[in-house]
Amino acid sequence: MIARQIVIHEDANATAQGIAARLITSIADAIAARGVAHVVVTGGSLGIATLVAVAQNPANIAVNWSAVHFWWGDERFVAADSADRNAVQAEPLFAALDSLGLERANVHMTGDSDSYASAEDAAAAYTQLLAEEASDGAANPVFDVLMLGMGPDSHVASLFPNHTRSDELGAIAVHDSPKPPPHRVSLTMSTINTAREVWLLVSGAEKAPALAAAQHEVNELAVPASAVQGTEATRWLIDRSAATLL
Ligand SMILES: O=C(O)[C@H](O)[C@@H](O)[C@H](O)[C@H](O)COP(=O)(O)O
Repeated sequence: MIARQIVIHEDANATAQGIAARLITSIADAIAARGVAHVVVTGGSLGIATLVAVAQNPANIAVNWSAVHFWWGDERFVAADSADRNAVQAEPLFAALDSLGLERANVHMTGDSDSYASAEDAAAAYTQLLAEEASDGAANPVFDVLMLGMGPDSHVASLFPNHTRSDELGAIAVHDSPKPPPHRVSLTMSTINTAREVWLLVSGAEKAPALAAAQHEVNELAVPASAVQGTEATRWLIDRSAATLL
């Protein structure tokens, strides 16, 4: 039985704080159960606000951060120091967790355009990294929590409606992204759906139609967010303005 949950918070800030509290607890639970936690983080305004809220939450001392692996669900294929990179935007979170024992070797980045000739090369390298950290010959570690933002067009990670997709496990290159920048690296839907828990982070009235469509029926190509499902739970963590059409 897969738990499907919708939690509605008052506004974007309350949503970020609620997700942060939930994430800290989930990471502690994963480490207690398995000695390690694999967490997929996301960019976007709510994704980054959530990471900042984790960094500022006093309860973050309850986590053994040296046992936590961070991954990115998608990344923009741009220069390493570009402000467009999710990893650059998330740096304040990682810096805050350094003093709590975070191992930087466990923060797994997708390649940038300084290091790789193409998004295809960066995606292949990320796919290999996922396999190297997996056990029992799997294609990727079992992610305890995989967080995704959702665009007003219902895209998740860099999987846009009626755009590049793959049934393979791992990461793919995405070009001509409808949202700039155009070149990206993204986990595939098949990989996203290997996670124990997938959390969708959604705020804002402009997301209301896509949010409602995603609850209506599964249509991966037209409404990518509708196809997302964790093996144990799928949680929609949203704010009131995004929930108006539910
Ligand atoms: O790669 C991107 O262009 C963004 O990161 C994007 O995928 C974002 O996650 C969603 O659009 C939700 O973003 P907001 O939380 O800012 O609405």
